Amino acid sequence: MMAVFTALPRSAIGRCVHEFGQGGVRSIRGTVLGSENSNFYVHTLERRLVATVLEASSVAAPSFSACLAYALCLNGLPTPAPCCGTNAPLCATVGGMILVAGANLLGRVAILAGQAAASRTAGSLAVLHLACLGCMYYCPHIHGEAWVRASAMLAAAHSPRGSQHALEHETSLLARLVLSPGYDRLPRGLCHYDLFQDNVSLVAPSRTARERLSGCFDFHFAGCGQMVMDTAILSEAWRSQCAVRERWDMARAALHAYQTLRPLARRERSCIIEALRSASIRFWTSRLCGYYRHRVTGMRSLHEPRAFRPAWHVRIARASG
Ligand SMILES: Nc1ncnc2c1ncn2[C@@H]1O[C@H](COP(=O)(O)OP(=O)(O)OP(=O)(O)O)[C@@H](O)[C@H]1O
Ligand SMILES: N[C@@H](CCO)C(=O)O
Repeated sequence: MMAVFTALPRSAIGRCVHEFGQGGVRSIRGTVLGSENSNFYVHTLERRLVATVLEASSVAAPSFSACLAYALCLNGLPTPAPCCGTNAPLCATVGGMILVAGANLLGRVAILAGQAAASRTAGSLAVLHLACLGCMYYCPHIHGEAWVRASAMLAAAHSPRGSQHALEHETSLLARLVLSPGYDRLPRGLCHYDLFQDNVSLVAPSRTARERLSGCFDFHFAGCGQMVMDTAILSEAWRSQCAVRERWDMARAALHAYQTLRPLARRERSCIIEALRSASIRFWTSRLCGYYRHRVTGMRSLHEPRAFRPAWHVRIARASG
């Protein structure tokens, strides 16, 4: 099973990796996880890398995310610095698409990880926010309110009759928050906007030792915006993955760990419930879109939309076959 949309020939990936000065390729294998881009484990004579072919058409966002990952790595966040080429720093082009590569992090992705991992990840998010507070560079949040509304319309076009109103209703809650007085005055900064379990890696230094965070990655949705929304995205993503009785503890652990480093401002605390609900809507619409898109492309590694479905019933059509 592979999560690869663009099956590049080994020679093409090898050429890019060579351009990055990483030595000859020993093996290439597509990753199992991933829903937006095509990722490959590339082992060269010198290093173990992950190469990502960015499926997005815009050039600005990929180069922003690569620069951000690079800057964060320099600022002490555990994130793999992208490899640099001589002619095209931080990325290479292959078949008209952009390819970035970085170190293959040790350990495993944090799927089914517990509260300790959620806390460490939330701490890293706080470090990210603090490191980027003074950043003057502006890159819009591509999965913001406008994207959620557009995606909800797309998902509604595919979803079973009767679900459209549900989608419209939920996305209008996000619009209401964004348009509410005071939203613009919430503290802003650079945000990851997708720090869920699949984008974090954990490693145990020895068999008996506790796992620690070996790194965070996937800055492809990163952009500028209200930091409380980013915090809510993290909290909601981790909360949704655990058993119902543990959900509240998971969210509380994540928010507590975040606030140990960056306490939320009064304004942020007063809209946290709306922010959490909006985060849930963001994931729900992105997963619904991914679900319908991947049914067409036949991709088998799908994110489950139902984890973020609102409490009332919206039927999601089962993939045929
Ligand atoms: N630097 C890395 N080290 C180890 N594994 C990685 C690394 N980068 C990516 N991966 C693996 O590839 C998978 C997909 O990567 P990534 O999350 O960047 O893809 P994506 O297509 O943007 O997916 P999504 O939006 O669903 O997170 C990860 O879940 C992880 O298993
Ligand atoms: N990481 C997102 C996919 C892109 O928005 C999700 O889990 O739904």
